[in-house]
Amino acid sequence: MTDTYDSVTRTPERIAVLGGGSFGTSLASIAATKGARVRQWMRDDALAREITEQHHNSRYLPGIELNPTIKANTDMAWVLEDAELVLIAIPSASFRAVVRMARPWLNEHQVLLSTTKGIEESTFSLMSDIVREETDSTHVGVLSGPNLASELAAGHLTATVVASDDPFTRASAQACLSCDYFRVYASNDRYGVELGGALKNIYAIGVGMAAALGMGANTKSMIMTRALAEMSRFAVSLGASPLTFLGLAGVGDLIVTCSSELSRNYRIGYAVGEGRTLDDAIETLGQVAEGVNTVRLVHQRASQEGIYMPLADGLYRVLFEGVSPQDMGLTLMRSDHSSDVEFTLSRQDAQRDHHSLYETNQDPRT
Ligand SMILES: NC(=O)c1ccc[n+]([C@@H]2O[C@H](COP(=O)([O-])OP(=O)(O)OC[C@H]3O[C@@H](n4cnc5c(N)ncnc54)[C@H](O)[C@@H]3O)[C@@H](O)[C@H]2O)c1
Ligand SMILES: O=P(O)(O)OC[C@H](O)CO
Repeated sequence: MTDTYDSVTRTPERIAVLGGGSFGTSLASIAATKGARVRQWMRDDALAREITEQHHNSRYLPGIELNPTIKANTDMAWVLEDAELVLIAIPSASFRAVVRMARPWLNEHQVLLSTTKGIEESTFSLMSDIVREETDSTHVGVLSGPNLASELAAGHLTATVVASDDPFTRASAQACLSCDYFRVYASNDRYGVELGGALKNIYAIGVGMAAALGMGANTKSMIMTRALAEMSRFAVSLGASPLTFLGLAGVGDLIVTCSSELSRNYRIGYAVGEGRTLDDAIETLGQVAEGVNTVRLVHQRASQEGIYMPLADGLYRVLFEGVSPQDMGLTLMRSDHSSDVEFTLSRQDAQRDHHSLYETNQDPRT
């Protein structure tokens, strides 16, 4: 990838964020701290006033002090007025509806970035596909990586990936959001980056279940490692690059989501592992856990395409067919071993793969 950070001549100055939840608010605060005019759209007027006047989002980011210049509002036209870059942080179930609502005030020059890690139920579309279908923008991208919203809002050091086939989109997003605690890498594998963000949620549910059953670090490591093989197998068969899964939006996001009790998907899995019903776990969480829907959609798609996904299939059976997590764990461990080969690379293959990995993942700024 030759187009780099330097191809943007200036940082976008007017940013709109659609969504009043934890991630949209975290990103709004970063962009505002970098000096941009930031307007944030949400449905809840009381929350909008709290963000604008008290600089808190007590429902979704309790205890976090937000940048005081963010202006939140329920008026979509006002939020999108003159916006150069629009961050869309709306759960996948409502994503298309909100993009349609925004459409009258969007134009082909704006950069439109999805930050949502899910798949549309009725179409199996990824969010950037929806943006492309519903708008005229030629600058469409996605942002995904190990980015727990509350840690990001607290300024803990992390990184993310902005992926687009359009160099202007990548560079604009890097310029808009890169700061001392948030490093933004560029990729042209939009599909892989977006699928990585959606797929890792499935396995965080599985690791949460294992934790609730008292399993330790060996078990979690096994699930995460096989999950990586499984999710990249699925994504590659749909056209993504396998190398993306060795980066921040693949293994990076998988690790954080499977390791942290801050993850909503992990918490859903933990609750089910403790013996609670899925409905009860979702209601108690009170926030979106995209993995629940994603596991259903991926199970269905993998069956149609004949893609081997034992972990996702097992999780589907636990969440939707009443199989207990304990029984599923045993079933997976007792399944046929004859095809359990990890890697059989020649030395030449390994050298070629290592070379192509580091060429592809090269940070364009170094
Ligand atoms: N929270 C994180 O740590 C995090 C990190 C990276 C990516 N994401 C992704 O970001 C997306 C949004 O997640 P979040 O964490 O901000 O969710 P959240 O549960 O914190 O908030 C969701 C927000 O979306 C709003 N919303 C839902 N339906 C809506 C509709 N029809 N119209 C308008 N607003 C609507 C809710 O009112 C709420 O403000 C998810 O796909 C998630 O996977 C989340
Ligand atoms: O809280 P989760 O499980 O939706 O995960 C949050 C982020 O995707 C972590 O990068």
